[in-house]
Amino acid sequence: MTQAPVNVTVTGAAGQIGYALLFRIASGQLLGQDVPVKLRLLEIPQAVKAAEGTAMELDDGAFPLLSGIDIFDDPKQAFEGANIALLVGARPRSKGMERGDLLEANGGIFKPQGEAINAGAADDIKVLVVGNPANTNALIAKSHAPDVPADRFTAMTRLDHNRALAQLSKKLGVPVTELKKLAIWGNHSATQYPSVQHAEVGGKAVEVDQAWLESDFIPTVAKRGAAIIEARGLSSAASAASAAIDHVYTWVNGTPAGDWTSAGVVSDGSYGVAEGIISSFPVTAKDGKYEIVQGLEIDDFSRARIDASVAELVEERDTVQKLGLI
Ligand SMILES: NC(=O)C1=CN([C@@H]2O[C@H](COP(=O)(O)OP(=O)(O)OC[C@H]3O[C@@H](n4cnc5c(N)ncnc54)[C@H](O)[C@@H]3O)[C@@H](O)[C@H]2O)C=CC1
Ligand SMILES: O=C([O-])CC(=O)C(=O)O
Repeated sequence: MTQAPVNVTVTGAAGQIGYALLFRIASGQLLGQDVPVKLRLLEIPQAVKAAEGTAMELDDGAFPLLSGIDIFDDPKQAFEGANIALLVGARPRSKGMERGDLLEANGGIFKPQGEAINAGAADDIKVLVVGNPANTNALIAKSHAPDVPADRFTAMTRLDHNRALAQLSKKLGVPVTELKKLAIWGNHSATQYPSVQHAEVGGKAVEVDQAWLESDFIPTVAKRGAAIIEARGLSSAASAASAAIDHVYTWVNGTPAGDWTSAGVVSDGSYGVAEGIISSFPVTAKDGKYEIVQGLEIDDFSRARIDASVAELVEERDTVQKLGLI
């Protein structure tokens, strides 16, 4: 092991996604089997003890690539020197809470975390926001980190992408490895648009009937989070952790030739998506950068779906703007 450890900060470390995620990071699946990692865990004071318990278990894994674990309840310390930041901890929606209340409560988390990233993270910092509402939380964090290039802030829609792959693979009876060029557009919410418009199976265009797309595929993918909560009594955790691993691994190591993935990235106005919001797009990754796939034709059905989800993101942006959070 010659390389210096990569500092990975994980917020919400004592939560259920944290519990699934940390062991996979420690085992080398986030960055690769030759990259040592140092974990910096951030929790709220009441959950620090639980995070210490998870750290004890991480120690007990005797992971060869895990070179240290530090636990903090102060964002400034937790993000000091961070190369990768996984912002998982967020305020869940509680009974009677409106969307605006949730955005406001999360502003209290993602504003100071953005400031802490700005103040102390490493120059090559890459941020993935998982905590919901992920796209707008990422926008809040980014707004408070003016010295960090905007393209370092991303939001997770890889879980939606993986869900779409799984549903299409079942429908067509082919392994997921045969499927290429699926895309998630818009918000990580029920308005998201999982698109098969450019999808390929075994190198040929995917052909599925429109009724199945509209009444089965799209709602199944877009409402999968709620279906998991209904079945499990808890929200998706292992699949969310798995998608976070995929998102960062792809960001660092690139997408394979002839394919793309999906991620929430800062819009540059491509495809008429309001500039500056963090929206999901089909993206490729190369040399440690996610880039929006350019030049795709967008049919009328896709146009309407993309516009609807982007309208929701614009509304969220306007709400946090009014609240003075961005
Ligand atoms: N983008 C996506 O695809 C998905 C996003 N999620 C979201 O991920 C988030 C986490 O989910 P779970 O782990 O299941 O929740 P959880 O409630 O089990 O854990 C959240 C943890 O965050 C901690 N936390 C709260 N405020 C914090 C702060 N200011 N700093 C550091 N830690 C803080 C809590 O103490 C708790 O331990 C939720 O917002 C959930 O909705 C979940 C699944 C998929
Ligand atoms: O739906 C939820 O609350 C959790 C989530 O984001 C998902 O599973 O996609």
